[in-house]
Amino acid sequence: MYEDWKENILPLVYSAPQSLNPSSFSVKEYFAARSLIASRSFQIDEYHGFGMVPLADLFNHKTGAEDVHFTSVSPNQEYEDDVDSENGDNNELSKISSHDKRDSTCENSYIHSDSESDYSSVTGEDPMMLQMIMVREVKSGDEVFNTYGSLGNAALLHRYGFTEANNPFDIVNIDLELVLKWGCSLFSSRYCRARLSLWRRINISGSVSENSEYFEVSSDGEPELELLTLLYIMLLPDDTCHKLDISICTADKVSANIGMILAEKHDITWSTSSEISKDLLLTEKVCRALLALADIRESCYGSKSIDEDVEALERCCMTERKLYHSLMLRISERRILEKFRTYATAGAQSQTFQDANGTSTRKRLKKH
Ligand SMILES: C[S@@+](CC[C@H](N)C(=O)[O-])C[C@H]1O[C@@H](n2cnc3c(N)ncnc32)[C@H](O)[C@@H]1O
Repeated sequence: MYEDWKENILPLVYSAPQSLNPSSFSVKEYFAARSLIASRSFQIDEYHGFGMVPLADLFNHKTGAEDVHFTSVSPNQEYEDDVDSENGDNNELSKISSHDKRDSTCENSYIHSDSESDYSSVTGEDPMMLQMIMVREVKSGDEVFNTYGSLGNAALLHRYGFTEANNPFDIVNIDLELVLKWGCSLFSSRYCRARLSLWRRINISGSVSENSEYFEVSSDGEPELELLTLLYIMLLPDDTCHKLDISICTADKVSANIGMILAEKHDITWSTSSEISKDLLLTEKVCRALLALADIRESCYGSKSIDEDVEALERCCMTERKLYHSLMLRISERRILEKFRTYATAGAQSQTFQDANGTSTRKRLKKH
């Protein structure tokens, strides 16, 4: 953002210092203006791209419980819908929910567009219209909410400047960098780089955002398969690792290799339609690594405990918006980390139980 300001705003101020007051065009002013626009603009459809739509940005967000719904339609389509209604086939609500599913991945998706009308707007034959539809009864005087999508608190705070209590879409990210920090506390950095590159060669990667690679832990504390696979490979004995390395060089279906190693270890049948299941990767060592990662991630919050954060939130008043929402984000992330620990501890205990009873670790392989 700073680079944008330097490239686009600064030359403007230099070009007309008499008419433009430099203090109104400082980096701070630019950030504030940009935040306001970013939190009120969105991807309209393929044709219109990103933009602001008067009135469509009127409503506040509520997760999974919108009262008002926007959908972009062409006049022709609306006519067809009217005809349907006249024929007694008034399925407006079901039509809306199908739009919901399609657009759940949109950023800033207040508006849910119809693909046919996208096409007609591209051809210029049929200008689009925006429908604002009440999908719930709202009592007079109550606030009317829209939903901006299935967003966790970090995304809500980053894009819109607020958070929600008990948000079911919350996640915690664990950066690849933290995983490597854990790895380097046990092994040499050369070893870690070699294992990381092996992991990449089986066609796996984390999610990427603004040049950093990370893994998500879901709101119920479950880590992504990609993270478990990386830890598993980091902790493989050298001879198994060498075997995996060779099989990657020779096999056709790259993703099958880690599955083959797992199948051999757990004495299960592996077929090309099998999927790697998380519980196969949850060895005791991997579970211990997850617990160590939880500690490293937790240390990012500084010396204050989660209880202290909860007390601070209780004391904080809503007018201290920045403090309130940052505490809410910290607490919701740390609660997920607690569940992440429970997940790892349960995994480790189940391994110890199996080892103590000498039971086979034969486990499920998911089919496609
Ligand atoms: C599209 S606008 C919604 C209308 C908004 N109230 C306004 O003043 O323009 C998005 C902004 O509204 C605020 N907002 C929306 N939903 C909210 C919520 N549930 N809690 C707190 N603030 C919210 C945030 O500041 C967000 O950046």
